[in-house]
Amino acid sequence: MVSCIRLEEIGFVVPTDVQRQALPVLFSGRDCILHAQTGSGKTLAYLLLIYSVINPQRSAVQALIVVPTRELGMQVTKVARMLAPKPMDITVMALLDGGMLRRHKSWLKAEPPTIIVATIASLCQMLEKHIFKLEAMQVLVIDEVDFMFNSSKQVSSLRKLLTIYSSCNNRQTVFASASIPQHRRFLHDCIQQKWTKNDVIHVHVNPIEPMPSRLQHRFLTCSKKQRHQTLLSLLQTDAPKSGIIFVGEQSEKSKKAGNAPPTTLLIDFLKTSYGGCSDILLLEEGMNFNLRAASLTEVKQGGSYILVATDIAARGVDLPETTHIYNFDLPRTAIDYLHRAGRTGRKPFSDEECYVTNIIMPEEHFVLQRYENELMFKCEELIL
Ligand SMILES: Nc1ncnc2c1ncn2[C@@H]1O[C@H](COP(=O)(O)OP(=O)(O)OP(=O)(O)O)[C@@H](O)[C@H]1O
Repeated sequence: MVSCIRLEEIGFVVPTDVQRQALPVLFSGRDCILHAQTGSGKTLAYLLLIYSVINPQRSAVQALIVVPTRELGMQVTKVARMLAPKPMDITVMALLDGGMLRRHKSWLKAEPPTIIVATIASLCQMLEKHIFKLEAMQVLVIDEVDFMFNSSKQVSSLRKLLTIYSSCNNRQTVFASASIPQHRRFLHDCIQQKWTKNDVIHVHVNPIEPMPSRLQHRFLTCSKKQRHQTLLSLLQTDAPKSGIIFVGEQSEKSKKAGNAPPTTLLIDFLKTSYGGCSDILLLEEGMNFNLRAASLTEVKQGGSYILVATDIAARGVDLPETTHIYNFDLPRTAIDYLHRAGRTGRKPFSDEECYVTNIIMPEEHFVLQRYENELMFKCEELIL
């Protein structure tokens, strides 16, 4: 058990609701499904569990955190390293897609880290080659669990990790997300499939309010042709210090036709027409990993930014200064709406107002209404 975690030193003085409710369950050793709003502090809850069980004297992988994207992995690694009590020898390795796996391989063989934060593909590559084993693993966390189980690319590796590379009887398993659709069914599957032990607990914080209540949702209607101009007028009116503009993925048809991606078109438009003082940056799948990292670093350092992003930035990414979210394209599902909206309102004890604004075409009204019903929020019409 590691004592002297540097909580107060890094600004964590009062526990959030999810931390208050989950920590007694986690510390009792029970498997747990952590189900709480975006920005509610689930990361710290599972990291505190990890630091409470690992033995710094032991040289073995004792905790594994699996995340869906490199960006989320880098963020979790940073918080895990910040929490580590200084004189102790606790190492946290980030084993993420786009990383230097060859270097990690030598490191893993020479001196196994105490905690690994991994994306599933990179992790399985190492496990399949027997580079390291999970026999000393005490805690396994799957973050954004619903996303991982929904992704056809990740699900078979995830199942292997949960049942073949390790057994639920020899570890404490924690699943975390702000959205677990059909959670009763999921709980049943966890037990049936032996992803968790039978006495797994579902910690569901604030079930009647899936999104933070201080988010203000708004919409503007315009034709497809007017969308760039509408967004520009909106930005000029809001003058956000820090905001994220979500843009849909480019369709295969548009790619084949050789068109520029909608993100690029939008960035080019804003750079020439928007006079706000913020940096305008891009984050999307097509970029190489170094450029993606550079964008996020710039965003974090600058404090004043407009980030144009695809859904890659919608899950888990923590940019607490973000006060405005713009859905330039409506997300495909209500769950995607919840996670995009959740990139703002991420200061647990603040009552600063945060805005989620949807630019929709007349025929999309009913889609937005469906999201409103499903996620129980009210979207006000905005007239510029
Ligand atoms: N006890 C606390 N006191 C102050 N700030 C906190 C506390 N716990 C967490 N935070 C901060 O709240 C923010 C959101 O936390 P975190 O990233 O863990 O959210 P989350 O619940 O994982 O959200 P998501 O579902 O979107 O991934 C972070 O900036 C984190 O530093």
